[in-house]
Parts: sequence; C-alpha cells; structure tokens
Amino acid sequence: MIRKERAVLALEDGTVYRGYAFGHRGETVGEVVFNTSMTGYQEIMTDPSYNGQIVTMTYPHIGNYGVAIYDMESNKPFVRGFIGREFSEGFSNYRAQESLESFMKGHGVVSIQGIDTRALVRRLREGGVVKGVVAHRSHTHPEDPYGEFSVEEEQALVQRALRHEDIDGRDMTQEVTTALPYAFPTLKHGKRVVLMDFGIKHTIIERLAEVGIEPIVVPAQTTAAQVMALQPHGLFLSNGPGDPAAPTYAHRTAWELMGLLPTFGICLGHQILGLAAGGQTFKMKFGHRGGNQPVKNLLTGNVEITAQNHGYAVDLSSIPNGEFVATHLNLNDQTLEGMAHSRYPVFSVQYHPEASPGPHDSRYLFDRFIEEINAFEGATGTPVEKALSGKYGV
Ligand SMILES: NC(=O)CC[C@H](N)C(=O)O
Repeated sequence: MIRKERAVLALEDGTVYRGYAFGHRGETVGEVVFNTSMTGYQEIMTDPSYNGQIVTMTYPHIGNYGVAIYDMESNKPFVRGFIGREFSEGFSNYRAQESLESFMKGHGVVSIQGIDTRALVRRLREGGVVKGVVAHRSHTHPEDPYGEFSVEEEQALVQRALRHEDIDGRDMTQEVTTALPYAFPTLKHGKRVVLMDFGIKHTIIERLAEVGIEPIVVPAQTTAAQVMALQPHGLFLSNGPGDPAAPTYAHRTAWELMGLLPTFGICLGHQILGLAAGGQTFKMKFGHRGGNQPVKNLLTGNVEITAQNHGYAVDLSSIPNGEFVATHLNLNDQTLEGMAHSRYPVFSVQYHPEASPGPHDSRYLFDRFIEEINAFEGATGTPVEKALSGKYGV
C-alpha cells in the first residue's frame, strides 16, 4: 500500500476537508476561489492577478502535460496555494521540462489533492468565497506525516484562516508591479504604448506586440506627467490582483490621462477606468474564473466565449454623467464585461481577450486598439481636441 502524506484545507467558516499533501511541504493561507478551466493550470498559477488566492481547479485531473517554460504568464507562480481532486505525478508532453509537482516544489507552492472539490465549489458558490488554510501534516509533524490532524489542530487552522487579512480593501498591485520601467523589444518599429503594470500577464504584451505596439512597461505608481513625458501614442492599463478600489494613485493617473491618449484597459485596468471616472466597484459572490464565460458584445450582437479571472465588477450606473457606456455584458449574471467612453477613444473589458488559456473570440480588441491609436495620430489639434472630435467614440 502506498502511504500518502496527509493535508487539510480548513476554511474560515469551520469546514475542514481532509486530503493529501502535494507540492511544496508547508502551510499557506489565502482566499479560496475556483477556476473552471479544463487546461491552463500553469498560466493560472503564474497569472499575478491570483496573488493572495488559493485556487481550486474544478476539472478533476490536473498536471498531465507538465510545465513548460514557454507557458509562463510571469516569472513565478503567484497563487498562494493550489487545490485539485487529483494531480498527475508524471507528465507527457514534448514541450514540457518538468512535472507540476517539481514546479510547485521549486516555487514553494503548497497544495492539496484528494479532497471533494465538487463539494468545496458548491460551498463557494452558495456562500461566496472564503479564506482558508492548506496545511501539510509533514510541516508540523515531520516524525509522522501519515497521521491525522487532531480536532484541536484543525480548529486552530480554522482560526488562522479567520484571522487572515481580507483581500477586500487591500492594494496588492504594489506587491506585483515592476520595480523599474522596461521596454519590450519588437522586431518592427511600432507604436509606443505606456503599459501601466498592475500585475501584467506576458500574453497581453505579446498580443499588443503582434498588432504593432511597442509597450513600455511602467510601475503602478507612475504619474500622468511621467507617462506623458514618454511621449506615447497610447495607454494600456493591465490586469492585476486585489481590490481595484485600493490603488487610488492609479485612479488618479487614469483620470488625469483620460482623453489625452487612446486607452485600453483589461480586467483590473477596466475597473480602474470605472473608478477614475467616479464610479464604484463591488465584490462579487464568487467571481468569474474559467475559460468559457459567455459575453454578449452589445455593439455587434455577437456572443463571445471568454476567459475570465476576476472577483470584482464595475457598477456602470455609479459612473456619473453617463461618461462610460456598456459594450459587453456577461450572459450568466448580466454583470458589466466591457465599456467605452462616450466621447474619448477609451475602452475596456473585464474579461481576458488575450485568453491564455481560453478561446480566441475576443482578439479583435487588440486590432481595435491599434486602429484607435492610428486614427488619433492622424487627427489634427491638441490631444483633447482630437479625443473630442467624436470620431473615435462608440
Ligand atoms: N484579472 C484581474 O485583473 C483581476 C482584477 C481584480 N483583482 C478582481 O479580482 O476583480
């Protein structure tokens, strides 16, 4: 009989799931969320937007194609922990260099498998996301990693989850943004776009480069004056972790630049545009995380199947004076998925048009961005006059 090292997942509501240790041996705490993608575990783990979260994959078998260096969305995993029904120990993929477990061990990702992930996801859907602790028995009882935790020990882990700081209200962009600006070299000379890095995924940079954009990636705290000093043709606001209401400096920068540059925002970047315009965001019960979220494009009437990863949404009705209008809606719960400024070439989506992992239905948004940049450049007058000429609005 193979003896497996024990582990538990203890939630702040007192629920304890007993399973087996996987990945780096230790103990971890974070917000427990679920993702319904069937593939893309590596991209999910390395997406900085998951900073502070422990991700449960609903698909029951994870890890069988290993981990490949080309599939990194950033330089390391940002998930605080990973939960699966069953993780593969081996892998079969000519592109891969290592197994999921060796990747997790190399980067300190504490994980648990062998729990009833369907029951866990039902709980998160019904009660909303909660904080939780994943603890490996080998961490506290190295002499007997195969034994059970006592009820007292499990209750202490529940208390640890309860005491953990909420994501709500926390500015986490500071933890993931680049320390220094850097340029992304492209083969052909392209349009210069300042990319505010709140926790950028590499695939977004690649999609921008593909349409002829040369991004200059700058730290989240960069001011509007510093952005303009780079003489860009456009502005991009990236995805990122945490509560979008917290990084108020970013709302100010976005507000000061509104109308001066063609602007595209994705996910956290979309939320920041809503907040910059005086609107509000709210925390959703369990968010949207997966690769098959249906979104209606209100401009074309098409339905796009989209990749998503967010726990907050913009309340469009809270934005004063109809500054932004809805362009995309989620067909599952009717929340706002995209908006455009009523006068300026400024638009954004809550979902991830770069996918990775996910369908490619929404890639046209990158073409739209370069079209807006080219049109803005071709127009005459001051930046505000160009933006106000009305040619580039919805
Ligand atoms: N992917 C993202 O940019 C996520 C945005 C934000 N942290 C949210 O959870 O809603």
